[in-house]
Amino acid sequence: MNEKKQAGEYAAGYIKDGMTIGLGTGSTVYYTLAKISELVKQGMTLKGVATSTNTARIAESMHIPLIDLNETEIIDLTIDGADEIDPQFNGIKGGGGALLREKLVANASNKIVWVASHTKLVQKLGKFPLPVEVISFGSEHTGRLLAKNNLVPVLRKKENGKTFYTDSGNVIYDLHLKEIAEPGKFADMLKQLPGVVEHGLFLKHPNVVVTGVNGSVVIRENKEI
Ligand SMILES: O=C(CO)[C@H](O)[C@H](O)COP(=O)(O)O
Repeated sequence: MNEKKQAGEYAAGYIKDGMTIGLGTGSTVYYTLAKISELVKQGMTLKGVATSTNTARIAESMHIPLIDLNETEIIDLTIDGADEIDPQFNGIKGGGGALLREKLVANASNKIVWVASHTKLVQKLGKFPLPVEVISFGSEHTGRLLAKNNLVPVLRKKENGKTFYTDSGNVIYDLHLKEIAEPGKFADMLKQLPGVVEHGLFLKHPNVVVTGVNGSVVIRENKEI
C-alpha cells in the first residue's frame, strides 16, 4: 500500500470536533485532506488554515472550510509533510516551496504531526537539498552570497525552465550540502544573511511523526516538547 496514503490518512485520527487545523502542503498531506473532507461531510465542525495556495485550492474543492491565519490566535493541530526527518525530530521542509507559510502556521500550532513515507527518515539532515527562500529583490546577489559561503545554491526552476516563485513572491535557492552537521548553528547562520527570508530547517518541531512502512504505520512521539 502507498506509504504516503497510510501516514496521511492515519494522521486525520488526531483531529477532534471543533478544532482549527493547520493544513500542510504536499502529496502526503493530500490524503489527510481527503480524510478531513470526509470528517466534514460526517458533520464535524472544523476550520482549516492552509499553508499554500495549492493546499487552499485542494481544500476548497473538497469543501473544507478555510480561515486565514490572522483570523485565529491558535491552531489546535497542524498536519504537514516533510522531506527529511532525523532522530532528534529536526526536519527539512520546503520541497514543495511552501516553507515560509508552513513555518508560520507551525509556530502558531499547539500540536504538530508530520506525515511521511519511511524513506524520509535519515540519520543526518542535508542529503535533500535545503530550500532557502530569498526575497526576489537582488536575489542574484543573495545567490552569490550563498555561493561565497560554499553553500552550493541552485535557483529553483519550474518544469518549463522558468524561475519558481513562492506564494509570497520570493525565489528559492536549494542548497546542495550533502550533510548538515549542526542544524541549529546552520539555521542561525542562514537567518543572518541579508536577503534570506526563511529556510527549510524545522528544528525539534513535530510532537508526532507518522510514517507509513510496508502496510502499517509507525508512530514516533517527541517526548521533549
Ligand atoms: O514541505 C513541504 C512543502 O513545502 C512538503 O511537506 C514536503 O515537501 C513533503 O512533500 P510530500 O508529502 O509531497 O513528499
